[in-house]
Amino acid sequence: MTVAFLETVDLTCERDWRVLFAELNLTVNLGQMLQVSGPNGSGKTSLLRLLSGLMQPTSGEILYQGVELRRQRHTLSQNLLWIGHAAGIKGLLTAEENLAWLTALQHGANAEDIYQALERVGLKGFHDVPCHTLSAGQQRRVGLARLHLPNAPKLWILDEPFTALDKQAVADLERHLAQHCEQGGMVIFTTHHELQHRPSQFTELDLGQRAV
Ligand SMILES: Nc1ncnc2c1ncn2[C@@H]1O[C@H](COP(=O)(O)OP(=O)(O)OP(=O)(O)O)[C@@H](O)[C@H]1O
Repeated sequence: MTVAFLETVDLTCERDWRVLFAELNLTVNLGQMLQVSGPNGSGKTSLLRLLSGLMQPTSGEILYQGVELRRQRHTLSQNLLWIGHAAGIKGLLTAEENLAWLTALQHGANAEDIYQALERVGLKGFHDVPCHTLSAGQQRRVGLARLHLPNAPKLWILDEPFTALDKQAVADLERHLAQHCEQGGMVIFTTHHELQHRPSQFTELDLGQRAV
């Protein structure tokens, strides 16, 4: 029997005495894109934080390559790229410095890789300015440039990655996420917008349909 890369078993999440979802069973395998959708407050961010090991479930289990996630924290931290719904960068650092420290504990990145990644997200010439001087969409792009670095982890968990991006950047990011999956990576993400580019292995989980 093949073991799923990531699996939830009867996963239940309660916050502020309210059950957001109960007994959720899902699997994510190599090459798969999972879109978590649902209305505001339905628990999308909470689910992504659980899958990233940033929160503990109320009950149930998360298995990472067949082993309970809390026993796999180190392996997961090396194989997961998490981007929350804020840009996730330091305003006083430059784009280049942000990418250098964001990757330092994982795969690392050299200066040339960082320039190229920033160029891929349309930030050529902005590598050496403090990020607080960039627009919201540009700051978002700095965080997302991590998705263009070589040796990026296989599993990407992204909370509202399209926020603040213009139309062209949204289309480029959609294609990049789909391509990552087609090359054997995995993407779990939330968005309120309708995707135009999907990989062959695409599934959607609507937490609104599962409201308890
Ligand atoms: N820091 C927190 N402390 C306590 N309860 C929280 C916290 N964050 C969220 N919640 C509760 O969890 C519920 C789900 O929040 P969550 O952010 O997971 O929803 P969401 O589906 O991602 O919403 P949105 O579409 O607005 O981003 C909220 O309605 C709130 O009651």
